[in-house]
Amino acid sequence: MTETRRTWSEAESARYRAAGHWQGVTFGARLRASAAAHGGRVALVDGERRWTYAELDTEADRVARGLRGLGIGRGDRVVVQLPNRAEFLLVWFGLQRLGAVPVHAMPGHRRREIGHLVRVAGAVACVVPDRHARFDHRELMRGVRAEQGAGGSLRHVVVVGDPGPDEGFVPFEALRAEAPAESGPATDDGGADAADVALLLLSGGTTGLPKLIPRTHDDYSYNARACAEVCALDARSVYLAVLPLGFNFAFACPGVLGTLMAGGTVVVAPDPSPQTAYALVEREGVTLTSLTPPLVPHWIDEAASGTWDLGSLSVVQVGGARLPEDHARKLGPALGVTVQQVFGMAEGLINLTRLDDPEDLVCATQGRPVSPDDEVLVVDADGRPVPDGTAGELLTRGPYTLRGYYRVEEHNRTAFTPDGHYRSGDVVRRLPSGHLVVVGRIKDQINRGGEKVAAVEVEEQLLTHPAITAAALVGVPDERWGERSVAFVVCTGTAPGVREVAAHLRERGLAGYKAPDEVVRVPALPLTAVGKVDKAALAQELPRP
Ligand SMILES: O=C(O)c1cccc(O)c1O
Repeated sequence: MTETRRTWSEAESARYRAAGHWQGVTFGARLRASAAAHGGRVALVDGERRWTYAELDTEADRVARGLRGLGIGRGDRVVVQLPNRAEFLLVWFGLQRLGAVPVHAMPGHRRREIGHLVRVAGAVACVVPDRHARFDHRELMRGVRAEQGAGGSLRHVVVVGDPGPDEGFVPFEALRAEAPAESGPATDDGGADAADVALLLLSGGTTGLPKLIPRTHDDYSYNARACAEVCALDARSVYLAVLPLGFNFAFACPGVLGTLMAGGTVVVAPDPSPQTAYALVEREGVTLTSLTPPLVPHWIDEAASGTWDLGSLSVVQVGGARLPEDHARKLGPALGVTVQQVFGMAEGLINLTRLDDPEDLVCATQGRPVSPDDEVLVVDADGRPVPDGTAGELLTRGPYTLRGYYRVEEHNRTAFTPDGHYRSGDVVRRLPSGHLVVVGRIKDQINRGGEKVAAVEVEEQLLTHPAITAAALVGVPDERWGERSVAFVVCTGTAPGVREVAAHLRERGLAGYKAPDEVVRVPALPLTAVGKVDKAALAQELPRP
């Protein structure tokens, strides 16, 4: 199959190379170079296990050989759904060494989401844990495999941990062990080109199931490096990965990749509790971490216990959803750190407040673009730029912002302007300093503490419940989550309660975080003048907090 990928023009590419943004180096080659430059430094820590750069490089070779034994090679897509353990990165770099393409699934994804990713990506393999968070991923993969059938692309399921009896699942450990040490991969990266797609990220999505975001070696390493520069990372930096590694924020803003590119150390936290994190901060001398807003009050409370020495921690990033200004003001003093607000998107553009920004900008804005070549337009409903200070939709293009989603040509025609700006759907105000304040969004998506829920996807599934005849999922302001989701339903007979609805959606294979927080029965859904469901009117019907 030939396919044309929407990408940057030759002139733009030349400009980004000339500016030094794109360096023409693949991730597989970068790891090799890091092993040569600082092989003895610690790259990765997971509990009692640690890997130097040289060991991580060798491990990537081993994993690559095992994966190659399964027939995986350059350009092949592999869905990776792993929790915050070192194996995520061992698999990730093993794939990079082959020029294969990891697809970042989220830990909460279930049969519908994983099945969709496998189909759209044409994935040849999935890598999952045996069990995680009281959920059996082998069971999930049995379902996915059965659904894909013999005609599908899926050929292998690799399980980290116990693969279970007799399913043809490949144990990750055997994959590593069986790889003969002498038959090393001939290349650092399977012959991949830096302009190739290095990984596929997921969009928050508004139009149903997640879309895949192609990120190239050139653009994604610039994403990580530009963020690392703003955060002043160097070889002494120690990054604690608290949020899921599959999330762009924790992976490359600057996160894991930015830290490794600076020669620092990545520590993975198995859970996001402040107790777990603070113990790791003390033990490993963590300097930087990133959080979503719902975690912030817990982290503040635990710091107040006075039992932890957080002296090494210098910067805490908060992003993924709107951070209440009051929490922003308390966080820095409570932990003795510099706070950085992060507003970004897996599609590209990352905004960060700067470490030396005055407190008011740090607490009341969501930062400004990391690259001088990020182009930001704030436009009205007709696509005309609005003056600074006026709210409008954020459009953007630049050296690390996608020019088209993966294999959805129809959608790409409207998701971008003719001159290649991505229509983010976020509504922002720009200040004269260039800092952005996020005021909302025009897209029909609920941001529940950083987990993005596409309303239409949930609505479609609600309608499969026998008692529900019409449904609208609406985001309403919430103290803890920023937004919580409320399902307004029109029913015949008895309306299902919130638990029954959650069970029904789970039954349908939907990730648990997409279940509505509340179910409200209404006689009918109100409509706007043009006949769309009037979600603003529905939100008004709720009692005020
Ligand atoms: O939602 C965000 O703010 C965000 C921040 C950093 C990176 C991302 O991918 C994001 O979606």
